[in-house]
Amino acid sequence: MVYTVKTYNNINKIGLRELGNGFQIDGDHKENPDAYIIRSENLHGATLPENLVAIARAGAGTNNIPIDVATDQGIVVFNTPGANANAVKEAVLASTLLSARDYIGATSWVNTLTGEDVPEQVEAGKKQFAGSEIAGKTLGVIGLGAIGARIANDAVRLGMNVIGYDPYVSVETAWGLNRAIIRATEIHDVFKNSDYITIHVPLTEETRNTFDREAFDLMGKDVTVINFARGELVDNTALFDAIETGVVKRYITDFGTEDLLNKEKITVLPHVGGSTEEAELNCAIMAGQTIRRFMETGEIINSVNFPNVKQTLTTPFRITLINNNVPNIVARISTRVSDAGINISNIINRSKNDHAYTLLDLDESDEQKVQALADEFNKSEHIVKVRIIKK
Ligand SMILES: NC(=O)C1=CN([C@@H]2O[C@H](COP(=O)(O)OP(=O)(O)OC[C@H]3O[C@@H](n4cnc5c(N)ncnc54)[C@H](O)[C@@H]3O)[C@@H](O)[C@H]2O)C=CC1
Ligand SMILES: O=C(O)CCC(=O)C(=O)O
Repeated sequence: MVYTVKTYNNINKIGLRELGNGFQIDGDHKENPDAYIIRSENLHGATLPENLVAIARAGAGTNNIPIDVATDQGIVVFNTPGANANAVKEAVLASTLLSARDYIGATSWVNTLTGEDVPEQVEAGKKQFAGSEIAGKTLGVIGLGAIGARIANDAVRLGMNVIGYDPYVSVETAWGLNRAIIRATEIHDVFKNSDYITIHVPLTEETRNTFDREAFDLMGKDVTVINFARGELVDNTALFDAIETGVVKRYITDFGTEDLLNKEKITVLPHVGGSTEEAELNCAIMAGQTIRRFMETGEIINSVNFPNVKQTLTTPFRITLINNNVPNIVARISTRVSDAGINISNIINRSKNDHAYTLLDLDESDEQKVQALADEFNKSEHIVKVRIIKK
């Protein structure tokens, strides 16, 4: 069995080798593949093809994928948690230092100088670029996931006071946080007490416009706001007023929109936080491994719309179902299998919200019988997607 994958946005080729020989990448089937591996391509409004069963986001943010549409079509969406976190951490630490010291302005100024007395001009003019140090200043970190936790820990090592806010922080991450990090129970505490604020949350309806007029009103003066998460987390109109009134000293973002460009106190980068060789390789490796595992075994790891399901395949065939999460569905599925005269060796059913994923390991080596059962499932109410996996 050869599976087909369509890639978008320059996925690292070495990482894609993780798919192995059982996959055809961007070949003849690319209009109707089994899986996508993508980065920032916007899939909202796009038709998701009939055969598509999986989308792997080689990266963290999945707001470019219509998760609800994919879920309703029985498509499992994955991401690669933490695979590009170190790259973003380094970009944010660099941004913090860039705001503390006007290195960009300073090098631009030096390049305007001419004449044999450049060294003298440098010494005379350098006072305009005296900055401040980050040690002893307070960094607020909103979102203590893979990126935020790394930044918070490193900022402590650089001598900063750190306040972290994340009402949903995972137990694993919480264990790894430096004990010097103050945990804010209200986001307001971050706005009120920070010299630098960096945000690392997914874009959701809850997080959209986290930096709104109310947030800026709570801040002191000369605060640096760093946004390598998503542009829509900041209300730009409120930001411009906060810059005007001296509340925000500098806004550094990875997400450009026309209104942000060519403004003295705004630094815009072209969405390069995760663009390092290492991060692109890590993301492609993890995406490749995830897709391979899902296609070849049906196991789900790191999905954003379905629960994790791990079970070694020991029987000749496995049927995987994506079904609506309705009462009695497991009993109805089991009855259909026994009506087909097939024994279930193992069944797993895990739900998330309105949908569930079911693994049926079948004690049956007759492929035609298994195919007939899958055809029955395909016709059944509440069954959205059916796959047969052969050991
Ligand atoms: N600029 C770039 O190239 C990149 C940008 N990103 C963006 O950064 C975001 C975060 O990435 P990771 O840290 O890897 O994700 P993650 O999933 O490891 O961490 C996100 C954290 O945000 C927390 N969170 C969720 N809602 C929150 C809320 N309302 N208030 C406070 N915390 C909340 C979660 O509990 C979690 O700990 C991604 O969703 C993506 O949008 C990620 C990688 C690269
Ligand atoms: O793929 C990229 O370069 C963007 C990374 C990103 O924004 C993410 O991982 O959420």
